[in-house]
Amino acid sequence: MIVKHGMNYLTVLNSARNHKLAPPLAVLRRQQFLIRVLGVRGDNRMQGSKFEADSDNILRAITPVFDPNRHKGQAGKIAVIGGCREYTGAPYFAAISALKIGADLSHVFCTKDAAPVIKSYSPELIVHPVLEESYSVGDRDRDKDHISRRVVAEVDKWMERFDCLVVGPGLGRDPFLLDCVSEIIKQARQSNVPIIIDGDGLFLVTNNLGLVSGYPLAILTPNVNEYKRLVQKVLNCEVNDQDAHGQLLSLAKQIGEVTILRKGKCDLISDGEIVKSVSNHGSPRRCGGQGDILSGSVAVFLSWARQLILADEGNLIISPTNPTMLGCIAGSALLRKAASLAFEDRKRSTLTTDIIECLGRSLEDICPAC
Ligand SMILES: NC(=O)C1=CN([C@@H]2O[C@H](COP(=O)(O)OP(=O)(O)OC[C@H]3O[C@@H](n4cnc5c(N)ncnc54)[C@H](OP(=O)(O)O)[C@@H]3O)[C@@H](O)[C@H]2O)[C@@H](O)CC1
Ligand SMILES: Nc1ncnc2c1ncn2[C@@H]1O[C@H](COP(=O)(O)OP(=O)(O)OP(=O)(O)O)[C@@H](O)[C@H]1O
Ligand SMILES: [Mg+2]
Repeated sequence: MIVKHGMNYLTVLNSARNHKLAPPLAVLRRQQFLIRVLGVRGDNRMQGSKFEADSDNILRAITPVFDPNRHKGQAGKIAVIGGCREYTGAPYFAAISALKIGADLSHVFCTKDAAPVIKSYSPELIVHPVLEESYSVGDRDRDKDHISRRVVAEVDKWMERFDCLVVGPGLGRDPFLLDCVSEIIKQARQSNVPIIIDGDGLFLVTNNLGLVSGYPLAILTPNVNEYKRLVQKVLNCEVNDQDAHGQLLSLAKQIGEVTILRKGKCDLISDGEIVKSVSNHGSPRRCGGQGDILSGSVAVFLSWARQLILADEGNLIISPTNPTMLGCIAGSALLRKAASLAFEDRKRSTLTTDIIECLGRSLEDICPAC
């Protein structure tokens, strides 16, 4: 029996039954595999479309060359705001990915409980145990005010040094903690520091859009669920995949000046002016943490793109020209390439840490260090 593209597993099985040719299990498995492979490639309608970003050239254009005159910090200082009792992996994935791509320094601001755990994953990260959750604060409003001011001040004293903040991976949803993070976002805006909002940061921002509205250095990176919540809140309707581009454009416009990276089978990116897609082959594994790699990666590429645009004073021949768009395109393309390499190697056992190990090789393939 010939397996054709468009046939699903049941069609194959039924067809085999009808022909009284029940194939051995191994053959069926092989056919199921072929259908899946064909399905993934066949569905990739964005690839080669006019919306598809020229991601390899963008990666080449914004990745800085090594220069012996540069000092520590010039290739990027990133801070992740996240990590609580439940989640220690997510902030680690984001922060270590930033370093593996080429940032010089990566900080994590997390709760006291999460800090020793995150530190133990890696000596490379600078971990600040400054965030507080309700259970550790008590009920007295005076204490809360005092602690909140202290938390915000602890982060703020570093703020000017950061090239980008990633707010949300593994942050949790504790109300007191989220109030403090709202203040941290306001301080970052005042200092003109770019902010990537991911994970629980999106829960916070969806309920208080004023935090990012009108800030062109804000990037939101929603997954399927987070996007649905944003669309419902902002556009007052359901997600419309028939007009995915139009809806994303409206969403970014309606929130006001932000850039949105909608994650999925194909990543869609819009700053409210244009829409671009990144659909290079990724991995079929959907293990948790890939979005965290993405947020850390986007932080680095956004910092590099911004540096380049500021240094080049408008002479740069690259499209699009918005650094937040460039950061999203580069981050998405690199993560997908690394995921694909990791999957080639590890197949079903591919984990987020395997993908992180492929980030360097993936960038090297496109843009060699020397
Ligand atoms: N190792 C760690 O420390 C990691 C920590 N992480 C941190 O966890 C926090 C919460 O983030 P999140 O992504 O679990 O929250 P959200 O999107 O609300 O999902 C909640 C539930 O919605 C569902 N669901 C999810 N995706 C779906 C889909 N595509 N299509 C349909 N349904 C979907 C699914 O529900 P289920 O299918 O189990 O019923 C899921 O359980 C955040 O801080 C993040 O950074 C992660 O980064 C991973 C690694
Ligand atoms: N169906 C898919 N096929 C191929 N790649 C995908 C698919 N869904 C997501 N991705 C890729 O995985 C990356 C992470 O997206 P995902 O939806 O898993 O984020 P997330 O849920 O926030 O992850 P995390 O577990 O870190 O919170 C995206 O950038 C996207 O490129
Ligand atoms: Mg996520």
